[in-house]
Amino acid sequence: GNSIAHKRHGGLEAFSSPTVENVAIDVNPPRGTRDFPPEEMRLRSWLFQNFREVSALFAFEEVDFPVLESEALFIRKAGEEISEQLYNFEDKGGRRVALRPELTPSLARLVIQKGKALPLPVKWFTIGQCWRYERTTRGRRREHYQWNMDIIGVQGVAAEAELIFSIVILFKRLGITSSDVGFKVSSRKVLQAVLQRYSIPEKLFGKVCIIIDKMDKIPKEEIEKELTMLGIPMEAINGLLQILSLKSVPELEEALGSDADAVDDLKDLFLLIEQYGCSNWIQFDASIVRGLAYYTGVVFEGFDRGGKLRAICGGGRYDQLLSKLGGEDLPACGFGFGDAVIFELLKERGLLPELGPKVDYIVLPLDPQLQGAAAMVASTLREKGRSVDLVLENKRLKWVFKHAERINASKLILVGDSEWQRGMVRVKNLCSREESDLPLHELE
Ligand SMILES: Nc1ccc(Br)nc1
Repeated sequence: GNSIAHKRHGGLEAFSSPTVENVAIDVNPPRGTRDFPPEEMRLRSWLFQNFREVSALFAFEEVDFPVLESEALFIRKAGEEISEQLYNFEDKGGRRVALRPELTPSLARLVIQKGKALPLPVKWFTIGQCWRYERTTRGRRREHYQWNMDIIGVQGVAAEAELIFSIVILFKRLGITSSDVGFKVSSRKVLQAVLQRYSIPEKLFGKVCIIIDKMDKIPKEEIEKELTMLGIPMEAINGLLQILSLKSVPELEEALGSDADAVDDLKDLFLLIEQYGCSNWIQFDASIVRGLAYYTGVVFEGFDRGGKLRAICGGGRYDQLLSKLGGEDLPACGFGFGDAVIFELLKERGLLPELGPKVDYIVLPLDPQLQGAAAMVASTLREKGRSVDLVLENKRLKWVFKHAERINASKLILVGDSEWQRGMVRVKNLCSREESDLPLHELE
């Protein structure tokens, strides 16, 4: 309510009446969003630093785009959840805009904008906040951060192999092994082959994929009903469902014939993955379709072998997206890796790092007259790249030692009058407790 006063400095201010000037704001973030106070922010920065370092290992360049995009970038009539839950609105200029629900269309837009000047292959990565507006009934999050890596301009599955391998490296850096997680890999060319066999019109491809992707979320009868409503005959539906249950590439070859595109891609990909030494991370699973309409080829997702969590990451080939957005017809593939499931997995595996604050020095003027001198000591150290917490108010030593513990400082520098007169300061090592008087230039 309006009249809650926020407790501070020990005393509770008088409860204010809820008149306009002193209404208390709601201190919680908007529904479905999160704050990142220091402890959570350290964990997030640790994860993002790993994303960045893996991207650098694979020679990807960082890019970024506005969180706000034209709504048109995401309007796709394939019945995707991502489009149905678009966080869109009309701005004060009457423009239809949206908070981006994903990063790939923005990346594609920037590639198109750069046009033929852009040397290929483009290998870009980004880490960005993505949004959805979901009815609060489910009380789920409305924002998350995603790491995306994309390769534009490479036709062959060597690109998908690189992407999958980059995620394997990320997992290894976090302490996650192939007994914790795996990748399910398939190709949408499997679905394409089946639809062609039953002469289903190409334009239904995206819609069929989105319905099939809901396979493990809604009953089979509902899947059949939605496919029937698209005009897919029962014979084709049975053909689809049968092929999705295959669990090996040889079985797929049996079903589609050895000259099928899907079979070639998957054979090439599994051979490369074997040569990377990653076969124990990857398995073929024809039921993997992913929930984005624009995928056209290989699709993959990272899953936890305990079977308790939602997909950790996912991606695939989207060769038609750039041309659909008005750009030239360029092959493309990429993945998204969210910041939610990975932390559930790390917590469950006891792999969350203990990240506390860390400061090199606390500098304390022993007398308010020495505040300037203390600031000079702090600057000298900061110019040497040392982190310094300069005490800004007249604090007793008892507080300073408590504070040093809280911020995990290594050393305490006392700026006292008699020492300062001799150009010295007192340095106290807070671990070994040893003390010594040093001239400024000897501080390191
Ligand atoms: N696309 C999307 C955006 C935001 C969240 Br939370 N989940 C999915």
